[in-house]
Amino acid sequence: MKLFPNTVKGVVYAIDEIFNQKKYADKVIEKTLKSNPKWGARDRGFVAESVYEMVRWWRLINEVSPSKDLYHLFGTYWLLQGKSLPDWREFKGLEPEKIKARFERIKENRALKQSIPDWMDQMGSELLGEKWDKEIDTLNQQAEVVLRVNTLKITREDLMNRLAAEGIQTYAPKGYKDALVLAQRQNIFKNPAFKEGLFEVQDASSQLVAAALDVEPGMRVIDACAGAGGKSLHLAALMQNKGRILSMDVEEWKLQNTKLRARRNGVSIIEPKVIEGNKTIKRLKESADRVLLDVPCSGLGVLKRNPDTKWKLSPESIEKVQGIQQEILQNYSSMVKPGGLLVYATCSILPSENQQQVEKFLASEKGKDFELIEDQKVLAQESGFDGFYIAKIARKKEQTA
Ligand SMILES: C[S@@+](CC[C@H](N)C(=O)[O-])C[C@H]1O[C@@H](n2cnc3c(N)ncnc32)[C@H](O)[C@@H]1O
Repeated sequence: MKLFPNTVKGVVYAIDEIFNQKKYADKVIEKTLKSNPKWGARDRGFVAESVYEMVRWWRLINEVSPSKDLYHLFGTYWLLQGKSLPDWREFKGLEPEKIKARFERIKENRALKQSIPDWMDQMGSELLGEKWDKEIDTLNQQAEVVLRVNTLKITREDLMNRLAAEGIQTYAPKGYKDALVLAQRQNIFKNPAFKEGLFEVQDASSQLVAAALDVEPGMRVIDACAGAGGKSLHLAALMQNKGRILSMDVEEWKLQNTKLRARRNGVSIIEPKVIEGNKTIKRLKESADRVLLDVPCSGLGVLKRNPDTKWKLSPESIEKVQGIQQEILQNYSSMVKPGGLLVYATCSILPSENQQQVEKFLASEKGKDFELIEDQKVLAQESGFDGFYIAKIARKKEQTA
């Protein structure tokens, strides 16, 4: 593949903003692409992919590069893939053989080879044991693009055929009844079918969450950490747009997004509601047949699509989010009706955010009216998609006094 000065410059500038000016990778990429409207689809693909992959492999690249010069770091990333560099002034001093030799020297050190902080490697190894090695290897691979078919508007088969007619090949993964995977990565948001609300982009593991709620049309459902509404929209489709979904979050701006997406999806049963404090929760005591707690988490299960999480997390931030998770379980579970169902979900693979949180809740005073039905510990290495945790917890019909 040939390198072009203007797009390589785009990558280097973006990397500077992400690491030296501490900006978010997705925002920087969006801005870079917007300010270069003349770039074609291939250029855009090259810039977005190179930036994401450099972020993913940042520690490894820095370890084997001869200097911290951003062009040297890009060149090192390029050479590590076995590609050759053009004879540009910016790449002077980069010797493929030396870079290869440096890589050979560090590759027995898992944290360096997998390009993660030492603490993360230790934590993963302690909590996941022998599964960690393969898990982190899988989480370092690029995510596939997965669609969730909006069954309120189209069947999976019809969407597959419509996309195929436009030259977009997809396959239907087994065990995920609303999912279609793109055979080739591309920016699918520009497709008219997206604008018509025929699908959303949502990882296959994430699609297991709404399915776990066993909803039926007409139910009252609360999605208590709804964010931009990905799971709420799926729930609405599973309920055939009949009943009521209260989509709640502490961040109002995220709920605004839910509203827009609901309109595009042809969903009318979602009611966004900002959580202003414990009062909001107390008023909804025992009001819902189903409550979803898709809680904030470390995001360690979605490193494939958010590689910069590696550099933003710390043991302290994970401990803090674990405190919030238990607080949400303790307080928000009161919204489930006796005989109803609570689903606790994270996009993390750490037992300390998952089954250990559920165990702690069930052993507590507030948890004594609940019992675990089943849980799914979805590892990326086993599913091929994101890492997730989903627990189905029933509220007993008979409440203890
Ligand atoms: C994993 S994200 C939710 C993703 C969303 N369910 C979706 O499918 O797109 C977790 C959400 O919890 C929200 N959150 C954080 N603290 C919260 C709290 N105390 N109560 C409710 N929501 C909270 C965050 O704003 C974030 O949107």
